[in-house]
This record gives sequence, structure tokens and C-alpha cells, in this order.
Amino acid sequence: MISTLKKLWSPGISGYPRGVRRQIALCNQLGLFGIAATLPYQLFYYVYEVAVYRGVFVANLFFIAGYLSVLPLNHQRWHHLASTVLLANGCSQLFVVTWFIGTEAGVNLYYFTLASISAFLYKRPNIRVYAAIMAFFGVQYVITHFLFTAATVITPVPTPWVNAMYAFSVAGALTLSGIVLYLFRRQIDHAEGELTLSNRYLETLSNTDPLTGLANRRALDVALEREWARLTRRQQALSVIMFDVDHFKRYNDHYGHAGGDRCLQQIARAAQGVISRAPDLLVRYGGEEFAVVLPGTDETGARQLAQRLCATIEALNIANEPLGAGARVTISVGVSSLQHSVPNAHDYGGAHLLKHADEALYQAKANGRNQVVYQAYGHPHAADVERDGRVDASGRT
Ligand SMILES: Nc1nc2c(ncn2[C@@H]2O[C@H](COP(=O)(O)OP(=O)(O)OP(=O)(O)O)[C@@H](O)[C@H]2O)c(=O)[nH]1
Repeated sequence: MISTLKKLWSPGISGYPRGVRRQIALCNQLGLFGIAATLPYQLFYYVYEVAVYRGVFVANLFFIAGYLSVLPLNHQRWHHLASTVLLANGCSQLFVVTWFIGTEAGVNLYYFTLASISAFLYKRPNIRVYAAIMAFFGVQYVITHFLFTAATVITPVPTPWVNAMYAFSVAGALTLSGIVLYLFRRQIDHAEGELTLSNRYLETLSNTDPLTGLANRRALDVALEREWARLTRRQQALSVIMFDVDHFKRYNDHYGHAGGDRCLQQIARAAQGVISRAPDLLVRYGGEEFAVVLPGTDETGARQLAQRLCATIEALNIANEPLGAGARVTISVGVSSLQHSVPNAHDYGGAHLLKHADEALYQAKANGRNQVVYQAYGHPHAADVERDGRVDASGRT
């Protein structure tokens, strides 16, 4: 039954996005509704006294044809024309029927429903156009309501019939308004759902490095801030590792930029294999430099991980020929950790811890590369660097 009905109102909907399909289907549904709502009146005019109501009876035949034409128009993909025919037909019918039998029949009540339907069908975002549509329907309603009183109508219907017509009209107008409001709500829900999905996608995109698929520097800043705030609440340790590919410029010059990219991707994959614990975050800091945030990891754990990173990258056995026969790609690693219990632990912030790791990395480079250097948080040299730009050694693992 439902699938037969669906078939009836589906001409012209295929090949469009879901929102448009729903609009076209609504247009078709209203065309069918117009026919279904007019037929009982036709039956009444015919059975009761067709000679008296011939005028409205004949006019209604044209309106039924108008509603019917909506389906082939949509089938031809003339959707705008179909919507316009539907609304023009509906407005004219309300006008003519009220003119013939008076406002007591309640047919003019449908103007309110038509106003909301038209806004839905034409999807007008412009507030002025929307106000114009509402004003148009308002004026139509007022005209029909005050112009066609019982004394002025062409063929008044006996009171019991008018009461029945009025009851049906009110029920029909309310039901139709309810359906339109429901469709509005669904459309809004659908749009909200799509917005949430695309926001999530954009957020992922803005936090991801496109080359390696790792988190990027932006994500690192957020993670550092978050972990720093957590550190002030819990008795925990926090460590940061920074590592950088050795002599990558020469690698790049020799193997080309595309070769360099592939090398960075391999390193990222291998490092991700080492940094696999859930709260740990590996990011591409920029260029050939990477960083790792290790919440809840103390100095010993961070040093071990750093050593494993160093060994894992070397074990990849990526040849770096410009450095000599048998030379392989290696990394230099800087590590810094902070224990919650350290005096003045919270004086500087997560970025300061990163600075310590960066200095340790610099030291690892100065010491000859392919090694790990640790610098404790609160080490005076980091503070020195911040104050006067001087860099100093801090000790080697
Ligand atoms: N292929 C590729 N190369 C990059 C990318 N980002 C940075 N680089 C290159 O990495 C090289 C970094 O060179 P340097 O900063 O001199 O460092 P290095 O040669 O690794 O020397 P050390 O760090 O001292 O061992 C430059 O040649 C950059 O062009 C990237 O996304 N892809």
C-alpha cells in the first residue's frame, strides 16, 4: 500500500539530492491531495443538485486537471513550473469555491496552509520574499473572508452541509499544516546532522598533516595545553620528545622531493608503531621534525621510548647514499620530562617543556646526531634561552 503510494508521488524525483527529492515528492503529494480533497465536493454537488452548482462543479473539473498536471510536469523535470501551477491552482480554487458557497464552508482556511507550503516548496531564504508570500496569502484570505459572506455568494449550501464541510476543512487544513511543519522539522534535523558531520570532518582535516596522516602542530598545542591542565590536577608525570631526521636536506637533494616525502611517510609509520599507547600523541611538528606528548610517562619511560624510536628508524635501513656507502637514515632525539612534585613545576606551561625537548634535540645534533639527549624540566639553560637566546648543553643519555 505504502509502496504504491510512494510510486504515485515519485515522478521526477530520481537523481536529486535527498532534500530536493523530498521537495518534489511534497509537490506531487499536494497535487494528489488537491484531487482527493476536491472529489468529495464534486460528489456532493452531483448528488445534491448539480443544476444549482453547475458553475462550481465545472470550475472544479479544471482545478482537478490542474492538480493532476503537477505530476507530469515534475516528471518532465519542470519542477518550478509544477510548484507554481500547484499554488496558483490552489489559490484560485479557494477563491472560486468560497465565492460560490461562502466562507462558512471553511475552504478559505487553506490559505494559511498554502502560505507555509509555498515557503517550503520554493525554499526562500530571503526574508523580504518570505514576508511578501505571507502578505499575499494574508490579503487573499481577508478578501475571501470578508467579500463572500452568506448574503453575497452565488450558490449557498444548506446549513447542515456547510457545517460538515467546515468541520472537514478545519481538520484538513490542520492536518496539512501539521505535515508541513513536520517536514520542516525533518529538513532542519537533516541539515543539522549534515552540518555536524562536515564540522567533524573539517576539524579532523585542520588537525591532520596531509603528508603523513599524523596529527599536526595545531593538535600538539591543544594536547599540550590539555595535558598541562591535567598535570596541575593530578599527581602525574608528563614527558615530551622531539626528533628530527638527520641530514635530511642531503637526502632530499639526492633522492628528490618525492623521495623525501616517501622517507618521511616511512618514518611516520614506524614511529607510530613505537608510540602506540592510547593517550600518547605523535605529531609532525613541521618539515622533517616530529614531536611526541607522553602523558603519565616519567623520565625513565620517556628515555626508553626515545631510544626505541632512534633504533627503530635506523632499523628501517633507508639508504642515505650522499653520506657515504652503507649510510642509513637516522634521527636525533631530544627528551624532557616533568614530575608533578618538582618545585615550581607549574611556573611556565607545556610550551616550556617542548622548548626543553627542542634544546635537547639541538644538543643531540651538536653531539653528532643519531642519539638521544635528555634535558630535565627546570634546567637553567632552558630558562636562559628564553631570557637571552643562549643555548647550552644539558647532558647526554
Ligand atoms: N621531501 C620533503 N622535504 C622536506 C619537507 N619539509 C622539509 N623538508 C626538507 O627538509 C630539509 C631540512 O633541512 P635542514 O633543516 O637543513 O636539516 P638537515 O639537512 O636534516 O640537517 P640536520 O637536521 O642538522 O641533520 C630541507 O631541505 C627541507 O626542504 C617535506 O615535507 N618533504
